[in-house]
Amino acid sequence: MRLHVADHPLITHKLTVLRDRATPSPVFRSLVEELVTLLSYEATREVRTERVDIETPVSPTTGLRIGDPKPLVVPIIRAGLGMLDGFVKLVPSVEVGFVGIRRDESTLQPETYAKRLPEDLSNRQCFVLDPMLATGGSLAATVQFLFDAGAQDVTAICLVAAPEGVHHMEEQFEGRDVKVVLGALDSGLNEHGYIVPGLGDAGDRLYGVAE
Ligand SMILES: O=P(O)(O)OC[C@H]1O[C@H](OP(=O)(O)OP(=O)(O)O)[C@H](O)[C@@H]1O
Ligand SMILES: O=c1cc[nH]c(=O)[nH]1
Ligand SMILES: [Mg+2]
Repeated sequence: MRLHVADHPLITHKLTVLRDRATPSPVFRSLVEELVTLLSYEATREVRTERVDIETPVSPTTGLRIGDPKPLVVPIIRAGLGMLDGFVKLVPSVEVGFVGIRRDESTLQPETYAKRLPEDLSNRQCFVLDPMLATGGSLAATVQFLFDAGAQDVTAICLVAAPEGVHHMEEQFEGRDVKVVLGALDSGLNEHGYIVPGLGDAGDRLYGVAE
């Protein structure tokens, strides 16, 4: 597994505003969209391309375009959905799949309550969207679904992660073509499995659930 932690003042600035408990949901939502666009630039660095002949107004030429089969992007519902628009704006030709996972608040185990993915993902590059990588249970379950369906490689885009979640991904996907792109790597988890300092419950903050 390869890890890329962003190191750009724009990303740090936007994350700082995102984390602030005083930031209301409408601003939180637009910052998530801006951050995923910035992170997707890094995350799509190895997206497959193919040659294509075109004519410019000046002359014929050969260029490159995103290759077929098109990549699949999978937001992990609820909070991952807040990242979908930002990604699709950047890569409009992607196919979208969906996975719904909720962490059991007492065991912290992921429970899958929705799954709409293509049956066969062989030769497909996949991108998974989830703002938070805490214990890693939700992301690892989703990435496993994709490899079980034959995915060629998987890149996860997360805004904030804890070392525990990164280690979980490293262990479960040792030797697999998995890349995790992070906005920030925080210091750890509290007793409730929340990332410290983190930003709180991403789904609640995106969708207006009061603290
Ligand atoms: O790494 P983990 O320990 O699995 O925690 C991370 C998950 O927790 C939150 O989801 P939650 O279960 O709160 O559901 P939600 O996205 O609907 O808010 C968050 O959106 C991540 O999906
Ligand atoms: O800090 C955290 C951890 C898990 N899920 C969240 O939404 N936030
Ligand atoms: Mg979630």
